[in-house]
Amino acid sequence: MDQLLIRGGRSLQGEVRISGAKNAALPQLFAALLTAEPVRLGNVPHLKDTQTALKLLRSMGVQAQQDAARADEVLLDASDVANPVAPYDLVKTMRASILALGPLLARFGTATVSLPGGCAIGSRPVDQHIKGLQAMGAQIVVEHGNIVAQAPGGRLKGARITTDMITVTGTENLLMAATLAEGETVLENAAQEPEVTDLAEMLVKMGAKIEGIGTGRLRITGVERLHAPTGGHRTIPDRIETGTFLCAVLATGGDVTLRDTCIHHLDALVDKLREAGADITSGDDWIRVRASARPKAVGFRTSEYPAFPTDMQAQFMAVNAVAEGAARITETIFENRFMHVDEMKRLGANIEVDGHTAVVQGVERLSGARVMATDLRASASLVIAGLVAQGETVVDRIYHLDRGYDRMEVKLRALGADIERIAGAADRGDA
Ligand SMILES: CC(=O)N[C@H]1[C@@H](OP(=O)(O)OP(=O)(O)OC[C@H]2O[C@@H](n3ccc(=O)[nH]c3=O)[C@H](O)[C@@H]2O)O[C@H](CO)[C@@H](O)[C@@H]1O
Ligand SMILES: C=C(OP(=O)(O)O)C(=O)O
Repeated sequence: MDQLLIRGGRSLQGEVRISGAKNAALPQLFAALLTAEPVRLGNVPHLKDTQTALKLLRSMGVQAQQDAARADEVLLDASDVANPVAPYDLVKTMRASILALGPLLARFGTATVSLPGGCAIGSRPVDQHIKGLQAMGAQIVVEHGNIVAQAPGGRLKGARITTDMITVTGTENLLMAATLAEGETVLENAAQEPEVTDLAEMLVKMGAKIEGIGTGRLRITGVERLHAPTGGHRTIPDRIETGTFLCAVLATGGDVTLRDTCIHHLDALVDKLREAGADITSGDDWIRVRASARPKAVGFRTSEYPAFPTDMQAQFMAVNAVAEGAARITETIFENRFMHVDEMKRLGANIEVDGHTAVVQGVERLSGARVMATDLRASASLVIAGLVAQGETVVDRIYHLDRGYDRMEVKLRALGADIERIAGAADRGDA
């Protein structure tokens, strides 16, 4: 398993290009299942997760090609899907495989998708996806670990659906399903994350009829068929990769310009970064962050968009770990998203967890150690902590990081960090 070796203590300087958003590209790749016409997607990030999605789509019979010259462009042809099945071996490596369920059922009237299990950040059920599709007439049984779904007569029916909580992939699955259903669907309590909006905009380019995009109520009038997105579609920049680099600069100090990104998707985070002492300026597609002093500790509470994203909680905790003062962090989205705390403590952080709240007392310095990544954003937070720690930090199990960051160590090295990947090193183990 690969590891990252970081020698901390350097500030970050220069420019970095932000990749397309993982959480927007994944539903968009699965949206290609909704049409028999070839779909061209641009700004698709190079990630383990996007490769897994392509592997899954190919296993169903989708022709998926990556442009050799423009590697972030993908062409998907779902005109001949012989096997509408998402098997466990792929679903277990990527929960977002559940996004195949809505499109398959809507277009083919049948789908078998392995039930994702729990994961490091909590139990993460998909009951709302299932309940919503049942409201649209689907007959669903869970057997042998699979969600087996059929639409009677081959077509879903529009329905009014109010999910019990706001769910991002749940909204995306039901939105995709509704585009081809008979009649009108209203999704109440819909997620308003920029990735949901980007998916909706792509679906509109494919001929879907959707009102209320960007709001908590989506009204979809089903159509008989969808076509390729007119003019293609380009995935929005990754706001979480952007936020991760912003936190890294605030923690290490420095002056970095992030290119091909969008500050407007990050208002809640940027307010907190400024409160912590970052000097942030921006233009249409760039953000510049300068930090010269030790950050000030800043408390926050994660919540649905547009509030502070849970996917930035761990990285901002790394900033607080070396900040002046103390801060309270409350995680409201996932039941178990503090797995990075014990690893940060190995680096010398002073953090106490009580239920869904962590109190971080900033320390003047962290000291490098061997730590283990437990999930995607936990990995990113340990990289940030390693960049400020004195001496060497080794982050084990970075396959989690590779799921959602495009060559993070290459991008950090270009900014002056002393960081390298050690291929195939022995694992620290679970003991
Ligand atoms: C691929 C993708 O886009 N992943 C993002 C998506 O995950 P994902 O879509 O899985 O997260 P959800 O928005 O669905 O989860 C929100 C909460 O609802 C619960 N829930 C959700 C669905 C359901 O059927 N039943 C249920 O109980 C979850 O356990 C969680 O506590 O949104 C999360 C919250 O912003 C982000 O952290 C993930 O990065
Ligand atoms: C939790 C995340 O992703 P996923 O839903 O794919 O596990 C994430 O991107 O931080």
